[in-house]
Amino acid sequence: MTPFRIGHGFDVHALVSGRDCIIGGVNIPHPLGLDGHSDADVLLHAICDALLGAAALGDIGKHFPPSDMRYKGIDSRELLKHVVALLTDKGFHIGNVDATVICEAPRLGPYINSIRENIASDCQVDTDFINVKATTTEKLGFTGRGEGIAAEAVVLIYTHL
Ligand SMILES: Nc1ccn([C@@H]2O[C@H](COP(=O)(O)O)[C@@H](O)[C@H]2O)c(=O)n1
Ligand SMILES: C[C@@]1(CO)OP(=O)(O)OP(=O)(O)OC[C@H]1O
Repeated sequence: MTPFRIGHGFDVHALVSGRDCIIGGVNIPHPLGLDGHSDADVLLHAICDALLGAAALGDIGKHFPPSDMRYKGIDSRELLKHVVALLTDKGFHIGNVDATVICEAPRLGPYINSIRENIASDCQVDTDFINVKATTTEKLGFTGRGEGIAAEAVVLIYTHL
């Protein structure tokens, strides 16, 4: 049996007024913020889903139901740390994470390294194993119109033979 498993995650949150724009645990200055039951950290949610998928542990809504008031406004770094603990309990280690945030604005370049450091810390791996990219959709679609932000993540996890 192979010791390697991969997982994929995808998430979208709407951009609205009166909310913070928290991406990868960094509160990014922007006139609009991300709407959701939690802090709506679209990138960390995609990474949680990728990790849960790789470990065949379902998805984020199964573990942290949006109907549960314990998760109202929760810092998604707490969700990510919980997911990492679930994987650790099953004997999995995180190999690497590669993620893409899809939005016209805000520009993420200045924040990418802080985001990587947050994810690396929560995943208990070196920052070298965490990559975060940003792309626009050339003003096309809901991301292009600034109505929301999407994120995708791919992870590799492994067990020791
Ligand atoms: N929100 C974003 C989007 C993009 N970037 C950076 O710009 C580069 C070019 O983006 P394209 O969509 O035109 O391919 C991209 O590779 C990122 O480095 C960004 O910082 N923030
Ligand atoms: C993260 C959770 C926590 O209740 O709430 P939301 O902030 O609504 O985020 P979503 O990506 O829709 O995932 C569902 C939930 O698990």
